[in-house]
This record gives sequence, C-alpha cells and structure tokens, in this order.
Amino acid sequence: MSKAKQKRAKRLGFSAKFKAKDGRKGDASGRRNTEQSPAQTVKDSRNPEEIRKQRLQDLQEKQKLSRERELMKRRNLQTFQNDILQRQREFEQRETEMQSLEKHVNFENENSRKAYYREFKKVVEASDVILEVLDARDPLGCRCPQVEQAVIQSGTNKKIVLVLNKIDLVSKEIVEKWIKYLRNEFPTVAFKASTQQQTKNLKRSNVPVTQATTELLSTSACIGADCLMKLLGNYCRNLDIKTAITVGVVGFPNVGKSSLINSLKRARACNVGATPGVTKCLQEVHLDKHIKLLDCPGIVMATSTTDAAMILRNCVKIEQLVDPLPPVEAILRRCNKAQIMEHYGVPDFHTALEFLALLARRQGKLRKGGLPDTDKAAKSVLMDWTGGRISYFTHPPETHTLPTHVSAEIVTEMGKAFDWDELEKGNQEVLAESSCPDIQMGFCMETTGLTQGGQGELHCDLGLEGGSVEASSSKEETESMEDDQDPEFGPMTVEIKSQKKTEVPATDAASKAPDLKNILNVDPLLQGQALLAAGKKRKKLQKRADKLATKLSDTLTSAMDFSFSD
Ligand SMILES: Nc1nc2c(ncn2[C@@H]2O[C@H](COP(=O)(O)OP(=O)(O)OP(=O)(O)O)[C@@H](O)[C@H]2O)c(=O)[nH]1
Repeated sequence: MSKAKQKRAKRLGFSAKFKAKDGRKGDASGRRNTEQSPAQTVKDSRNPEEIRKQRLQDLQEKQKLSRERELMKRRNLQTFQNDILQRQREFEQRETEMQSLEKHVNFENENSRKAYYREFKKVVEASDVILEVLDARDPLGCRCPQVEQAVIQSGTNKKIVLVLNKIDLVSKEIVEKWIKYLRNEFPTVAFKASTQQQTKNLKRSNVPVTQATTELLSTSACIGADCLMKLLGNYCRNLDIKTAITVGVVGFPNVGKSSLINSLKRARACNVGATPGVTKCLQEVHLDKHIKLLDCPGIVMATSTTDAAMILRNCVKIEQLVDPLPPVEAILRRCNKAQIMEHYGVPDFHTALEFLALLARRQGKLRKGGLPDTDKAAKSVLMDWTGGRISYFTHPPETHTLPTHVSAEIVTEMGKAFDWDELEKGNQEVLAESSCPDIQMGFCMETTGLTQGGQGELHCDLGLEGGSVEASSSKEETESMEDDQDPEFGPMTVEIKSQKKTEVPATDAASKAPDLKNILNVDPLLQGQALLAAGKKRKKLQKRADKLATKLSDTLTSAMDFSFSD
C-alpha cells in the first residue's frame, strides 16, 4: 500500500481493515492500538464492516461539530436575522406548495381518470354494443366525443346506443325533443333506472300504456328496460348472432350506469351511489346466456369545459372540493336573484361570497369566533343543485348538425343492425307510461340520498294534499327561469323548489286522548285504547303539575328565607 493511501486510510479510521489486510494488529501507521480493550479487539476482528461504519459516523459528527463551532464564532446579529428570514421563506414556500396541492385534489382525480380511461378502453375492446348513458337533464353536456371516437375507430362492428337516463327528472316534451335530436346520430333509448334500495327483485314496469297510473310514477320502478332489451335482442337477431354479445355501459360519473345494469338484471349487481366515482373498476354482469353487461367507471375527459361546469354536472365529489365558490357563482348566475333570496331566506346581496356569508349565518354554520362558514354554506347550495332541489334541464338545439367525429356514413353503419321502428314504438310506450295528464314529471321528483351520503332514492313530492295529487300546486310550487344562452350548458331552464311546507296537524297522542270522564262517549270498540291513552294523559298532566308545585315551593322557601345570610 502506498504511503498516501495509508494516510487516507488512517484519516478515515480504516485501521481495522488495514490490520485485516496485512495481518498485523494496529492502525495505518503500524502502531499497536493500545486503547482498545481485548473484548473490543475480538469484536473488531469479527465485524470490521460495522466498525468502519461507526468510525465514519463518528468522524462525520466530529466534523459537523467543529463546523458548527466555527460558525458560532463567526455568528453575529445580522447572520441570525438572515437565518430567521431564510427559515421563514422556506416555511412560506412549503405552505404555498401544500395549499396548491390541496387545491388540486383533482390531481388525484386526474390519476384516477387515467385509470378509469384504461378500464374504459378494456370495455370498448371487449364490447359489441356500447351503451352510452346520458343524463336526460343535460345530454349534450355529458356526452363524451372521445368515447364515441374511440368506439368508432375500433371498427364498424361495434355499435353505439345512447341511453337517455333519468327521464323522470325532466318533462316529457323535453325527453321527446332530445330523442328526436339524438337519433339523428345514434339509436336512442329513453330510460328511467330503478332507484330501489333492495338487493333483489328490482321492479320493472311493463304496464300497458293505457293502464299507467300516477302511482306508477311515484314508485322507483324502472321504465324502459323492455325497450332496451328488445333493441339488443333485435341486434342479435339481425346479425344472426347465436352466441352471447357483450354490452359495455359507459358514460359520465353519476349518470346512472350501475343503476341501469341493476335495473336490467333486476338485482343489485353493481354498487350505486349519489356521489360520483362509485364504480372504480370494470365489472361483469351476466344478464342471461345471450347478453353480458360490462359496468365501466365514469369517465370525464372534457378539457374544454370549466371545472365549475363539471361540478354542476355532479362529476366531482362535493365533499372534496377545496374551493366551492366558483360553482356557486355559476349557480347564482343561472338563477333568479329574487327566487334565490326567497328560497334561502336571505336579504339582498351583491356577490356570491356575500350571499354565502348571509346563508351561513342563517343556517347557523359558523366557524370559531362566530365567523360565517361560507365553505359549508356553498357546499349545501351545491348539494341542493346536484340533489335536485334546484333542478335544471337543458333544451336541445333547434337544428341538428353532426358533430365532427360522426359522419353520415357512420350514422348509417351504426344504425344498420337495429330495428328503428321497434325502437320508436318502445320509446313512445316508455314516454306514455311515464307521462300522466295531470302532472308534469320531473318537476316533482327528487333524487335524494346525497346529503346522507347514502344511496340515491327516488322520492315523489307531488304536492299531496289529503291524499290527492294536485298538479297545479306542484306547478305553482316551482318557479322557473329560462336562460336562453348559457355558454357552458346551452339553453337551460333552472327551477327552484319553493320551501312552502304544508301545515302538519298536531298528532300528539296526548292531545288526541280523551279525558277519563268522557270515556263513555267513545265508541265501545275503541274504549280500551282510549282508556289507555287517557291514563297516559292523566299521568303526564300529573307529572307536569308535580314539577310546577316543586318549583313553586322552592321559590317560596327561598323567598321566605330570613336568615340574613350572605
Ligand atoms: N331520479 C333518478 N335517479 C337515478 C336514475 N338512475 C340513477 N339515478 C340515481 O343517480 C345516482 C347515481 O347512480 P349510479 O348508478 O351510481 O351512477 P353511475 O353512473 O354508475 O355512477 P359512477 O359509479 O360514479 O360512475 C344514484 O343516486 C341513483 O339512484 C334515474 O333514472 N332517475
């Protein structure tokens, strides 16, 4: 070993290694290491690598200490100040980075979007027919040109069918107009998925048009399944497919893909939820031996539409929103101010933030120190929007123009395998089934469950008064606002449900119960029940009287306390 090497080894404390190499006990200089105990020497000879590491660490610590000592010698007030400023700057930078990370919770969604897209690709590859589910309230807004393009590019043997779901949330006229508009491109089926909670025997209505009642509407049964099944059956027949076909169900989040599959299966095969992103990966459901359905996670690939529009289309989880102000501003832009003021019971306001502060105060949503929690108020407004309390629907354009990714040849090719007349008939039946002379559907239905974070459930708010359906009252209770041109949604109608509540008569058992002395006036068959109620009432009154008496006597005792004590 050269001298220089020996010196370096000595500096780094490699004497043990050196010893091992030349066979002598001692450090690099060749001197015997007298400081080591015999036990240590034995240990050292056993594990030289560890000793080397330890020595290196010691050396580094020593160097650090000496550096710090040097620094302290040179330190003055100015360097201290610089140090503090530097640390403050670092802290602030970290804070802003954290904030920007939080602000982009959607980055996470960006990743999941990519994962969802991969799943979607799998679905397209495996499917013969793609059902693109659209929300009847805003069909164009939740149409995904990229999805259609991907299907078209993957060959003409794959067919696209548009399913106009949630038709119960809009009027029949609007559904008809949309079907007329959309069938210029692809076969379109009107549908209302079942929103029942049970796991089996989901209801599917096949009541003849003439016998459809208002009660049918108020149920959560599925409408349109027969038409869709016939369409798929005809497809198999027309193409003479003897084996099974695979049907992919794709669309925006929360449009009702899983609900549609469950309705066709008549069982809760897929998870359903009122928040977007419930379906996370591809799921296979065998309808029968001829049809296999594939549930796909909701995909959002729109880059042109603003985030606010995506939130209003219920594509983003409201609880996760970091800045809910822009979508609320978007809602306020679309609503009539007077209606909003009346609906939420707030005074006049100038900005969305002012409105939210007023609303938060009114709803008792306060932060520490009594400051209004505008974030919570904003989220409650957004929940009202996505949950249907502020309902909306868009109008189809007057004239139809083919989108750039769809050519006339593709339209003809796509439509070839389907029986259009049968489809037309089926849609008519669905619309007739879901319509009724007295009420306008959609204006009275409401998807709930969002606020509880549970499954959506269809509730009918038909303005029931004394058990009868009052069409006019339900109409009166909704106030609409027509917006001719909306840059993000196109022509749109927004409706705010008035919060008028019917007076509930007092149903207190005690108030209903007769007095004991009047028990003989009660119907003899009901006397047992009345006696029980009367007994309860007497006990309750007795308790109240006792309480009052105790209070009175306490007050009197304290008033008559003349002990002159402090
Ligand atoms: N009123 C009404 N609500 C519906 C209908 N179809 C689905 N829903 C409700 O819409 C919500 C979303 O339904 P899902 O079936 O989970 O929607 P999805 O498209 O599978 O959602 P992701 O899994 O997020 O992609 C649930 O609350 C359903 O109850 C319908 O036809 N009418």
